[in-house]
Amino acid sequence: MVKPIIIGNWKMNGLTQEADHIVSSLLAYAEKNKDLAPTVICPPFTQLYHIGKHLKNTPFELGAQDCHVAEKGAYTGNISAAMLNDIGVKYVILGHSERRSEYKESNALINQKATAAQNANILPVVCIGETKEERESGQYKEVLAEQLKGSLPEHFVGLVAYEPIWAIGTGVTATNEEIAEVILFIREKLVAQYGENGKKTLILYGGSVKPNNVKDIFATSELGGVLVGGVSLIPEDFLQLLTIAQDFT
Ligand SMILES: O=C(CO)COP(=O)(O)O
Repeated sequence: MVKPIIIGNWKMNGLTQEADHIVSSLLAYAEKNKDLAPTVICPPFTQLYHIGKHLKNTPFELGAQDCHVAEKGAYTGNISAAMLNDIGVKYVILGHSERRSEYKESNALINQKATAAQNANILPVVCIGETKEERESGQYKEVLAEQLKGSLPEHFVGLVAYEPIWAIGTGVTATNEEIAEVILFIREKLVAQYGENGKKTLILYGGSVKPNNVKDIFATSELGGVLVGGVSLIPEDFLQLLTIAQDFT
């Protein structure tokens, strides 16, 4: 069995001192432990170049938290996928619910960003997820289907992350049954849309993933890994996730 992938989303956290502390903990761990589960660190833009240099020739990959749809040009304050590729970024989180809600990012925009990322040889990690109200009213599958259909390009080469909004940063994790149901639902949709390729796409879960619940989450059928927020900033806890992932061989 393939080891699950662990993607750490630092969100808007990580001044240099904190970033260095986390990275040195990861590197010390990698010195002692071989054959790690695939692990991606997604710091804020300001730390990407710096951390990228430290992660070069280590088992850890570099990820970003957003990119612009254009390759370059008059887009003040933005960062393109080509720029990310230029400094060694391999993954980019797109359509995170925090961006969908704060910047009203639409499925169509996320779709364009995913295409831009793919064109720059970066794997998009496209996030989808329902609100508490949508979950409680039973509409969640329609919402997720619409997000999938709208946010994924016609030729998709990337990962999908299911992050129920009500589970993000709340300490409330979706139950194993809830996760399993949605992961299978996403798999069905991906296979219907992309055929053989849809069978291979990694599907992740995110939302209050912690050392004490990750083992059960990893055991979910068809799950390819986890997208982790808060815990990715706590080296001892984050490294526990890696240790647990290593057992899934
Ligand atoms: O949003 C998340 C990762 O992208 C999840 O955040 P938490 O792990 O802090 O709930």
